Amino acid sequence: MMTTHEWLTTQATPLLHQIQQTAFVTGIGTGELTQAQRDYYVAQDHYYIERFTQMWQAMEQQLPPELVARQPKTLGEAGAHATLEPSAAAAQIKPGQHNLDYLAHMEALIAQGDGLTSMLALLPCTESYHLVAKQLGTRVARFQGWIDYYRGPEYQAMTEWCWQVVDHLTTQRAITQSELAGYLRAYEYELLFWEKPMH
Ligand SMILES: Cc1ncc(CO)c(N)n1
Repeated sequence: MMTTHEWLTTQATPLLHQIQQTAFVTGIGTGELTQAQRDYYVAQDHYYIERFTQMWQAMEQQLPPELVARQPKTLGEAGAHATLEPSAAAAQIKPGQHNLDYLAHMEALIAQGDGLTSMLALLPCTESYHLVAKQLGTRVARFQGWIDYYRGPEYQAMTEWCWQVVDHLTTQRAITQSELAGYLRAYEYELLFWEKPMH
């Protein structure tokens, strides 16, 4: 039988495939990304991660402490950004509307105060990066450090912890239609996040 998180992933598969085919993601694999594209992405993601970290902490408050206690540690994503070799120009780039909209989407769901709702809002972030990096695999590309961070054991353990939380909480109650919609909407924002640096 399929676990809940496996079922969720099947719902997101078309969007995940689109993400994997974006020019930015394939460019990480081939090493072909311009300085301007990498600067734009890193600037957006730097801003994103700062606000995401706050949301993550809010979500932890909503989860059973025994689940939170099992959460593995990760190194943080600054190292992954550094391997994309941003220039000083990145510091001048303002957060884009797609980025602000994505963050507002997650913040609105977290404000509802339910741990499962919140985890489903944040899951596309964690899970999609791991699945993207796993698919890129070992290319010994210029940006291999980025790939290795998100496919590596620590980030994988974090992703698996998220899946365990979803599978555990859904033994208590089913995922609602609006939670599924919130999860898929976050995936759409993930896709947009990859498309924007190429425009
Ligand atoms: C937009 C975005 N989604 C997911 C991750 C993974 O943490 C990230 N760094 N940025």
